[in-house]
Amino acid sequence: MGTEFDPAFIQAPEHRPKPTILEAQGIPLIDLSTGPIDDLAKEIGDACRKWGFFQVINHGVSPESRRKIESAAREFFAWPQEEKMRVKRDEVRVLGYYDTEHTKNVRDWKEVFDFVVEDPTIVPASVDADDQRVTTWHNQWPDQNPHVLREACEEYGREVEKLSIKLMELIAISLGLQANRFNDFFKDQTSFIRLNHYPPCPNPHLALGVGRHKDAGALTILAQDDVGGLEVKRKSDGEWIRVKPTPHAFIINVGDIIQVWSNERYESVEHRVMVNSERERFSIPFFLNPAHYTMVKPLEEMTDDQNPPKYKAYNWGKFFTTRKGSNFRKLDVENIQIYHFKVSK
Ligand SMILES: O=C(O)CCC(=O)C(=O)O
Ligand SMILES: [Fe+2]
Repeated sequence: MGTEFDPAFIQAPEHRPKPTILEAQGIPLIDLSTGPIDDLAKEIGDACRKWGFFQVINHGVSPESRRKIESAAREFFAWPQEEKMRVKRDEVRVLGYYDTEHTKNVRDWKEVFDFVVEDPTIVPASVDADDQRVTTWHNQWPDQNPHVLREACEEYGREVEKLSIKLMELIAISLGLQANRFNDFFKDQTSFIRLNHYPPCPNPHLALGVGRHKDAGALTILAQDDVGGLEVKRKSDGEWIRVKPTPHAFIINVGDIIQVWSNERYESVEHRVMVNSERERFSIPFFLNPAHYTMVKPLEEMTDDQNPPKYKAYNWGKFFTTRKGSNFRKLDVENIQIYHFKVSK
């Protein structure tokens, strides 16, 4: 990311990290191995309403596959820059390595490697609403020592995907829906996994690893290491609260799509990542996303005369590709957001 501190990383004063860190008391830790299922669903529903975030343990993802992907990620980011640049993303091949992501047009202090769970993944060919053509995204794997990274990523992807479906079933039950209510949306999913590396930062009080944002997809399953840095905006008072790393746990958060599907019974919550000057940090989010042709709108079961739909339908593929194209570089305009589809009162 260069030796000089690029002004592109500097957050506006009101968005800079605070020197005192509030550590989370009360972000629920949920044991997925306990039953009965309705009790578990209730716990998850309460967490979604209150925080939009929770952690899970005994989640069924093997510690071995997590250890493998974490070690492969560490190894990959330690490579010389020119090696990483061989799998660099660009405007056409949008998967792979890059270090230029911007969140709300401020550059993030991180480097990432993105891959899709379904390879290839079908997406719209352009962001133009009238253009019906589709294209495919293919993963880019390094040809140096290819098997280690690729196998670790593919195995982990399969396991986390299973967990994501289990969680969507519990969320469906918690909303009073059939357990399988969401399953069809993910048949041609556009989910992807990101390996994040946050190097030590010389100016941790000016920059962020990821600026404040909400996740655009349905659900996020995050593996964070023991360094810490993820902060969640507490719904009750708007304070930034640090999510304490719990060994082997995953952090789960509701994305914008669940907010829309549930007609705002559950809300997608803002979060961000602080960096520090001493220790590098690694994290691995899995973003569960529906098929590109999904028209995202409040579910009929979630609306009635008292609760009319709060959003107009939008096409997920167009939304997603618009985001993916624009986060890649700095723009002068605001990114696409779900509130653009909000029904006005
Ligand atoms: O690294 C983290 O803890 C979170 C990253 C994140 O929020 C994201 O990539 O959307
Ligand atoms: Fe996020």
